[in-house]
Amino acid sequence: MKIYDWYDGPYPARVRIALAEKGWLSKTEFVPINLWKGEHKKNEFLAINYSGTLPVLELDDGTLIAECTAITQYLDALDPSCALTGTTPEEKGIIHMMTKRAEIEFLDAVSVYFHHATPGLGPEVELYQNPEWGNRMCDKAIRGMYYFDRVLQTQPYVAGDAFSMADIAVIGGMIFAALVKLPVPADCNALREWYTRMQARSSVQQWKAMVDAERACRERM
Ligand SMILES: N[C@@H](CCC(=O)N[C@@H](CS)C(=O)NCC(=O)O)C(=O)O
Repeated sequence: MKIYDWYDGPYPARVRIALAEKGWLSKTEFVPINLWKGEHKKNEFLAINYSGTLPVLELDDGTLIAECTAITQYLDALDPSCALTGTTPEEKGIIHMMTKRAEIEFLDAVSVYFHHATPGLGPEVELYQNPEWGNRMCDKAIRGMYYFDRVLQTQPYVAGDAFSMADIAVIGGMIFAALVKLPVPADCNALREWYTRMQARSSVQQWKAMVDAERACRERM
C-alpha cells in the first residue's frame, strides 16, 4: 500500500492514525507531496487526485482512493476485526453522520480559515484568498468545538461508546486548530478531557512520533 501525503498535514494524520489503529503503519509506503511547494496543485498530482488534496491511497494494482473517509472505509473492509466505521447498520450510520459533522462544522472550517484568513501555504500556492469568508469559518469552527464539547459531555466518544473514524476526524480538527493557533475555548472541558485521552492513545502517539521524527530529519537537511 502506498499513501501520497505530507507528514504533518491534519488530513493525512487521519489516515495515519487509522493505519496505526490497524497496526499497518510500518507496512505502508509514504510518498511525500510537498504542500508548501504546491506540489498537490501540479498537473502530475492532479492526475492522481482531481481535487488536488492529500492524502491519497494507491493500491498495488494502481487503483487510487482519495478522501479520508473513503480510505478509512477501505481499510476497515480489509480488516473488520478493528472496526473504525462501525459494524451494525446503526453504528455505521451514526459514525458516518458524526464524521461528516466533524468535517463540516470543525475540520474543514479550520482549513478554510487557514487558507483564506492567514498566509496559508504562502502566496505561490494561495492564488485566491477571501479573508472575510475565512474569518466566518473560524467562527464556525469555534461553534463546532462547542458542539463537540456538548456531545462529549454525555458520551465517551464522538459517535457513542466506542472509538471510531468520527473521533479521528475531530482529532484532525484539533491538530489543525493547534497548527493555526486557534485555541480550544477554556470552558470546553469535555472536549479538552476527551482530547487528553485521545493523545494518550497508542495510534495517536505513533502518529506524533512519526511526525516528530520526520520533522527532525527535515530540519537537519
Ligand atoms: N476532503 C478531503 C480534504 C483533504 C485536504 O484538505 N487535505 C489537505 C492536506 S492537510 C490539503 O490537501 N490541502 C491543500 C489545499 O487544500 O490546498 C479529505 O478528507 O481527504
